[in-house]
Amino acid sequence: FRKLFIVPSNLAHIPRVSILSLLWSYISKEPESERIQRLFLPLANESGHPIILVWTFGLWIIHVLDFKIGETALRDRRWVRQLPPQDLLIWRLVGRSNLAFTIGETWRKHSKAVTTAFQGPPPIESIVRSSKELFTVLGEGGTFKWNDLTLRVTLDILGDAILGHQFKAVLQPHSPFVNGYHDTMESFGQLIREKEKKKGPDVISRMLECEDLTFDDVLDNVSVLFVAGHDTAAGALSSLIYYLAKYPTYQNQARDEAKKVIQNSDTLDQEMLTKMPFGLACVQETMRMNNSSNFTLPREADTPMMLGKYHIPPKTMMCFNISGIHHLENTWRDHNTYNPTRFLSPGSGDDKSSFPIAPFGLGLRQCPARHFAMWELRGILAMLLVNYRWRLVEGSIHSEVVQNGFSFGTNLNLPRDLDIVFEKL
Ligand code: HEM
Repeated sequence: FRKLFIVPSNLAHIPRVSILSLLWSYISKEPESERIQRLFLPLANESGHPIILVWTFGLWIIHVLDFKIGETALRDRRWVRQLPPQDLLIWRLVGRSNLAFTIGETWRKHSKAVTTAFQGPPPIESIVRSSKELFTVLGEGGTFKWNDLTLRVTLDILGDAILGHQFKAVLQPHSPFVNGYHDTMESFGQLIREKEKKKGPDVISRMLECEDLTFDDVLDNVSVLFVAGHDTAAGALSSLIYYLAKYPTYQNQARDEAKKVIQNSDTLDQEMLTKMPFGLACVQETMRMNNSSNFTLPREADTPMMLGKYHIPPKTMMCFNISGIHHLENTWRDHNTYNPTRFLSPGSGDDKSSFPIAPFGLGLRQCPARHFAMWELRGILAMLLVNYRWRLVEGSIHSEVVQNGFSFGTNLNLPRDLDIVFEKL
């Protein structure tokens, strides 16, 4: 038992977070993002060590808090992604033959198919349709549990864009589909069978055209896209609307920009979105402040490796700490202040940003749906801006800083109990 807490001698040269502090943090259910701010960042900032060792329930994991070192490592094929243990429930949910939970040649096959499938046009039609359904619920305005609504809107957009199927989670939150995952898996299978007969402009139809994938491969990938893409997008949308509720000046600035571009509050297209750099900056700053994913899944190498100035023995777990990197004091001025204008310097904008942010990871296993997710966030924001004004409810638990739920094991930042007051324009 004592062994669980003893640092392996070949890792003892790496600065480490105190085990006692970590134990207390886990026992008191401190959200991951707060643990990073309170325990990881001081070590990285004060001692200037961007590579730190973290005890995680008996496992020693190296967290990289340096953008360049992390980027180089994530592009290096010798660092191989670790798969979750075989007996986890997640295997039953997503199957074993998909992009997220394979490595090597099998992963390359899935990656090619999924990346190609995501190369279609942005899901603007789904965004507009889902936004309008959301507005039916918001009506003339009132107080709404926004973190719940974001789960429903993002599920609808995923369903529409990935499967070409409208779940209507916003309008019918208690439909059988939304309630049970066994039903869900069955529904996926049926929908894909129908898709084989009648293809549409959705991601799955494009995947079905890929000869390398079997029916089961496609089914597993659909499940993984829902698992990987639902909470992450919903968390980002919750945080985005939260920050603009907390900072009305930025909300008004974003609205002025959106109103100049969108003449009719019912319509939206890709070109309009590209004319809203401030809206994009708000999304980027939201992801810097409270990214849905705190860090990447761990990687391991079979051979000795270097991370910055440190020798890393083979079979050591390493992850890229996204939230840590997004808050480093020597990179970000006033790192705890929400300030979208920092992303407005020349050269920033669609894919030209030279800022060291990596909300979707980096390198070989970077999120394949990153453009999809960005259009989704920018699109819903634009639609909301020209139709509603919003603020935090009086006495909100989020009035000082965003409060994420405890998410040990899922590594996600999902604002909890986020009540927002909407007012129709
Ligand atoms: C704001 C929203 C999102 C964020 C912040 C996000 C973040 C990430 C990150 C950080 C990774 C890399 C994990 C690693 O390197 O270990 C990743 C991978 C992945 N994401 Fe996303 N994601 C988002 C939305 C989505 C959506 C909407 C989908 C699907 C429709 C999706 C599907 C995936 C998949 C399948 C992978 C695994 C790729 C692989 O292993 O090769 N994500 N995402």
